[in-house]
Amino acid sequence: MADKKIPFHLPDQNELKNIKHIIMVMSGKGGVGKSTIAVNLAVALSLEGRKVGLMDIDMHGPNVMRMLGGTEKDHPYQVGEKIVPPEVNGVKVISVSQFVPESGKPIVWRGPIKTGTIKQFFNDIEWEDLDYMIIDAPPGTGDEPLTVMQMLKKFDGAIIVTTPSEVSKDDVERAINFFKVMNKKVLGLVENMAYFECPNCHTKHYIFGKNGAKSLAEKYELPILAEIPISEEIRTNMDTGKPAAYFGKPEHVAPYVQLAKRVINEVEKDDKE
Ligand SMILES: Nc1ncnc2c1ncn2[C@@H]1O[C@H](COP(=O)(O)OP(=O)(O)OP(=O)(O)O)[C@@H](O)[C@H]1O
Repeated sequence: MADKKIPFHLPDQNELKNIKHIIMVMSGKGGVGKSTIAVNLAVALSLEGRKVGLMDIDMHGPNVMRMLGGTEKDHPYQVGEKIVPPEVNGVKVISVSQFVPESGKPIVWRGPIKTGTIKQFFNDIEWEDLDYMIIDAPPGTGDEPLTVMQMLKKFDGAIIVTTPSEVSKDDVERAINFFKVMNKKVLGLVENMAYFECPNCHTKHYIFGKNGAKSLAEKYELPILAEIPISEEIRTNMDTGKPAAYFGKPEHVAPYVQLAKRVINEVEKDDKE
């Protein structure tokens, strides 16, 4: 039946009442460390005593489970009509990777399937009470962030991840302007891979350039919420499912604690007692 209408369900905004704050981690460009920041922000907020959910809507590169430390045992399970997310390292997590049969196989989905999946992640997952929902979006300003922005009345803001390089800067401007067009708030920038600190002499090397995020922050009047160094340990932490915000060296934990605290200060300032 060609004319049969597919029902379109917006998430029940009342149901979202049990999610206090929704934040999206975005980047204009791929590979800048967006999932790394999303996972570590979620862990850092949880260490600050908040109940946190993490939703991975990066359909073509869903890496969040591995980075958070999830295994095949950490699978969602069904209760009645709802799906209950597993909790990994203190964070409730849902990712497309939990619903596709084998890792390594490409996820070949067009826009409508992606938007349908995102709606299900909001409608059919039993998130229970959350202080924060962190959404890890794919790079760029495509279907996925657009769907979320159109669906949600409640949205506290985006965190935009950048690196200091000029190429990254161009794409970040696109991401910032995406939220402007959608009339949604940007909480600030996170500069990832901001510098490399020599483990021997402790000199800072600005491998990808310097002040890239600073000039953007000034241009768009946005705060830099954290500067994260590039480090082999952070990469190893994330590859082995030991998030740097908890398992990392103190100097790698610190910027994530700062990020979580700054997000809490900004987002919770209007919360009623
Ligand atoms: N500060 C850092 N120091 C060292 N390695 C890092 C750092 N941040 C991220 N990485 C590593 O860089 C790689 C890419 O990071 P990540 O997957 O978080 O990027 P992304 O922007 O989400 O990528 P994609 O565009 O594919 O979604 C990962 O191997 C990650 O461990």
